[in-house]
Amino acid sequence: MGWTEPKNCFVPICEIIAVEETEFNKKQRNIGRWQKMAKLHAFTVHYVKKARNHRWRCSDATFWSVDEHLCNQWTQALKELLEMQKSRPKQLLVYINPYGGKRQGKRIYEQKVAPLFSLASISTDVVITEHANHAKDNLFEVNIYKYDGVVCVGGDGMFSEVMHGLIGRMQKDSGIDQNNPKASLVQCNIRIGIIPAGSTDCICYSTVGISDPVTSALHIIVGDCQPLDVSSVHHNNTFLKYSVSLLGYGFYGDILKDSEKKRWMGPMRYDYSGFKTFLSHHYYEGTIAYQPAKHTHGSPRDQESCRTGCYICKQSGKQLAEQNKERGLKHEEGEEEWKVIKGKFLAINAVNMSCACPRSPKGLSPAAHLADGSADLILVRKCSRFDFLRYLVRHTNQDDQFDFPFVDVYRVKCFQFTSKLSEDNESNVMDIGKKRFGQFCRDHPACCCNIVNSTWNCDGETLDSSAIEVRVHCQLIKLFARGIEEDCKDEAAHSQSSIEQLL
Ligand SMILES: CCCCCCCCCCCCC/C=C/[C@@H](O)[C@H](CO)NC(=O)CCCCCCCCCCCCCCC
Ligand SMILES: Nc1ncnc2c1ncn2[C@@H]1O[C@H](COP(=O)(O)OP(=O)(O)OP(=O)(O)O)[C@@H](O)[C@H]1O
Ligand SMILES: [Ca+2]
Repeated sequence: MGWTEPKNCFVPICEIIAVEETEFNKKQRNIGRWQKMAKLHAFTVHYVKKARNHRWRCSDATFWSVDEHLCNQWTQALKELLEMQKSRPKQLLVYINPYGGKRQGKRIYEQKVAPLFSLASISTDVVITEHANHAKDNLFEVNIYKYDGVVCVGGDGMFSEVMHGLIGRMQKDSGIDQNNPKASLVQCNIRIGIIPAGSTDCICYSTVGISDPVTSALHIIVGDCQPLDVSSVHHNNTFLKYSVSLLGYGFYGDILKDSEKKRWMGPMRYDYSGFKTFLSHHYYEGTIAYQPAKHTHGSPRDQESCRTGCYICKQSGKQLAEQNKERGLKHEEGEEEWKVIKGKFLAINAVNMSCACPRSPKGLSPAAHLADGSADLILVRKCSRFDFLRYLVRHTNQDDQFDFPFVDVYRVKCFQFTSKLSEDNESNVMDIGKKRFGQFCRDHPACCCNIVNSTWNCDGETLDSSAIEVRVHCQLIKLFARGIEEDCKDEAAHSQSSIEQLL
């Protein structure tokens, strides 16, 4: 038996995309005397080829022989091995936001993703959304249990819709009241796939290591599974939203509020609003109370990051399984101590994952874990514009962004926030004059004092309430991903030799 390029290649079965009988293309390779002797039979193996920076591509090798029976035996055996890969999806529900990011969602899906799904014999039901919340509402109506996964083509906002639809549907079907902030939520085992076509694509980048539609499609095809922590956000016993990436008050809340008016600018709107918000330099007064995450061994100041097969996340997974087994013995949150911090903050950020994205490849909290049941709470206190700029710049280089006297970071399992304004409101000290003054300050770009509230940015959507109660639910959902893979030695060697060539 012979084969086409590559000459030597090791491919694990789990990274084979498909095997198909092929017509041997004589132009493919000069096969010399074989060609003259007999008719050739061939089959092609399509497989995942790992390129640099966590990018995956579909490659293929064609094997040929004069022996038809031998060819059939190989094809059959490989197909049987693929059938045994039980974690691979067979039927997917796909939602495409045609207006996310640079409005390329539909084209990306049709040209790059659909052909791969069809090669891997995955059948799909595709819905092109017609309005915001279309996907979320639809997930309450369809028979979700017939699908092996739900795929969203769009940005973080589109992912958020699908996640709300799936988690909400699971709780509804299990009779769990989402308005109860202490409720033990039911895990969602229907995996979510993200085909990135948005403006930030932070969830995709932080779970795969790159925002690339083909890479994500291949992770879906091979049936990867990455559990993910989800935070629930409540106000006065009313459910507001779930969050998986950033819950940000102050800087990121203000950027989002301003950027929503500039949607027509596309992804650029964040840079424009970011610059504007940086210049406005508003700080906000409030109180944060949190419970430290004592169950997990990691710290936000760790040098190691969460990677494929992460030990810390695995340990949290085991603890969760034990807790679920012995629900009655679970220690109550109320028994543990609350830490309280009052202050004036430029930004309050709670992240369930690193929040790495192309703008900041290491993210807001580089050592945060995808599935450890905790969030990193980052408090940036009032400081000069120059210091705040130094802090921001460190998100883009190798320096430690937590190594500033005005920045604190804690690993937490729940927290509450109340702004000074709502505290005052509750004690009825706010009068009309103060309200007017608030308006005046907001309209005055040179004034940094703050009588008005900021808004919470919850995974790219604004929340209506500034006073919130947040709780991390360990591994509530699952993605078609495997976390970020360690850089393989070959890649390192490759870049080394490229550098040597340059020198
Ligand atoms: C000097 C350069 C400093 C650059 C600092 C870059 C830090 C970037 C950190 C990005 C963190 C993204 C977190 C992800 C949040 C998502 O759930 C959410 C939904 O997609 N996205 C946003 O809210 C969208 C958030 C978009 C944030 C954009 C921030 C741009 C800041 C620009 C500041 C300019 C200062 C220039 C001073 C001369
Ligand atoms: N057909 C539609 N028309 C208008 N809005 C939609 C439609 N489909 C979905 N949406 C809404 O658009 C919002 C933004 O979409 P998406 O997240 O895909 O892109 P983005 O905002 O550019 O990216 P990112 O969230 O990464 O910043 C989502 O919150 C979603 O609810
Ligand atoms: Ca986490």
